[in-house]
Amino acid sequence: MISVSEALDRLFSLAEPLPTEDVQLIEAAGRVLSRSVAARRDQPPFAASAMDGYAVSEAAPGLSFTVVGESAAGARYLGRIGAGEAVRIFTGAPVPEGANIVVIQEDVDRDGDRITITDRLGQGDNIRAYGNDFRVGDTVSAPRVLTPQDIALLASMNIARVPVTRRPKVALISTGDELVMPGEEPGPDQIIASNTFGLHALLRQIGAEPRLLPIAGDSEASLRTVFGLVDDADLVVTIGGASVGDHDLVAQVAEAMGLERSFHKVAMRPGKPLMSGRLGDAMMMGLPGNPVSAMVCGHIFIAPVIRAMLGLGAAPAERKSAVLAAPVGPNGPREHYMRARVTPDGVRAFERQDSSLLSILGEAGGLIVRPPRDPAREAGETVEYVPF
Ligand SMILES: Nc1nc2c(c(=O)[nH]1)N[C@H]1C(S)=C(S)[C@@H](COP(=O)(O)OP(=O)(O)OC[C@H]3O[C@@H](n4cnc5c(N)ncnc54)[C@H](O)[C@@H]3O)O[C@H]1N2
Ligand code: MOO
Repeated sequence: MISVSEALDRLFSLAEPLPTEDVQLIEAAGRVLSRSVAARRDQPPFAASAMDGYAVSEAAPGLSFTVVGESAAGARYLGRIGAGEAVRIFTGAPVPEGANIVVIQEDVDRDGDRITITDRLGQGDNIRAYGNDFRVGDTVSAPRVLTPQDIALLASMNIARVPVTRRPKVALISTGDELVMPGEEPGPDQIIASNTFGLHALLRQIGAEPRLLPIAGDSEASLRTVFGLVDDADLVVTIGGASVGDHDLVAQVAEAMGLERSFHKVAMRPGKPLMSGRLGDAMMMGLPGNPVSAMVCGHIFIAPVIRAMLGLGAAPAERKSAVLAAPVGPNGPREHYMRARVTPDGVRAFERQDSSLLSILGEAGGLIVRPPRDPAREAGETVEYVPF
């Protein structure tokens, strides 16, 4: 059995960064920018008023001006203003030549076409300098997951199509004669396939393109048929049949179909029977069937692999530090990912840690990471956890 960090290293060496594709800006949020992009214009493209008011060449309480025209956003005043002249101006409008300051309208008394600055003069010149947001060639750097804020900036830079990393295509295969789909009527010995649905949701959340394949039964023929549907997936994820039971055929069938196995079994809990390797053009990960084991492997292994494929670097799942809100017992030889509540008082491991309990996983805010052979820990001691 290898350690979790050794398993991650081997997974990263199997995960290949994916190519770039161009998408419309409107489709780019949440995608990974694959190349830095440069602004195609200066912003603002003219000195612009930051307020509604009057553009003048000088301002002091008591000074009076004649209003000679108007500058609106989208329709500038074409002339030049001289001493004693003012232009009515609105937020975002070009500041006329000859003007050095915009006096906000609250600081002005107006009478016909005459204005007088009152003694309530606001601070600053209220002018946004030409190009003070960005200039042609200023970049949005890659790689990054594009946020709504990035999208606004790219739009402002006049970038209509955006280079992003192609989404990893992930084929999800549940295995086991006992499984039926949600909504079906299970037989007396059957249960509902939950893991593929949980992993599908996780994969969507982290920017992959998951696809559910039909459930494979516990026979070589059925597994071969479903493996045959994998198509152009970058990653094939099987769930169940990874352990040592008589019906655990996944490794055997995958190897007969050409799997070059990198490892099988990791010193962790839950998730021990994890396997991985290369299957034709795809990477394969065989996850244990226990529902919590599959979801924990999703967070600890699949998510980092997807990030690596997206070009976001090879790094383990993010960890945080917190104090224990309640003591935990000594750990065994495997790295233990304990489902825990995350509270303002610290993290509190659930009493029941059996790897079949999705109800507990649903309540958990993260996984406390216990190193192999970690001794018992008291409340108040600091531990690391992987937040959900
Ligand atoms: N003698 C040993 N037995 C087991 C060992 C071991 O080392 N020696 N390892 C245990 C560990 S650890 C795990 S984890 C499980 C994993 O076994 P498999 O990957 O072979 O999973 P299955 O036997 O197919 O299923 C286990 C459990 O999970 C349910 N399941 C499977 N797929 C799904 C699904 N898509 N959705 C919901 N539930 C699923 C399945 O019905 C079983 O209840 O092996 C231990 N045994
Ligand atoms: O992955 Mo298993 O759940 O270690 O029990």
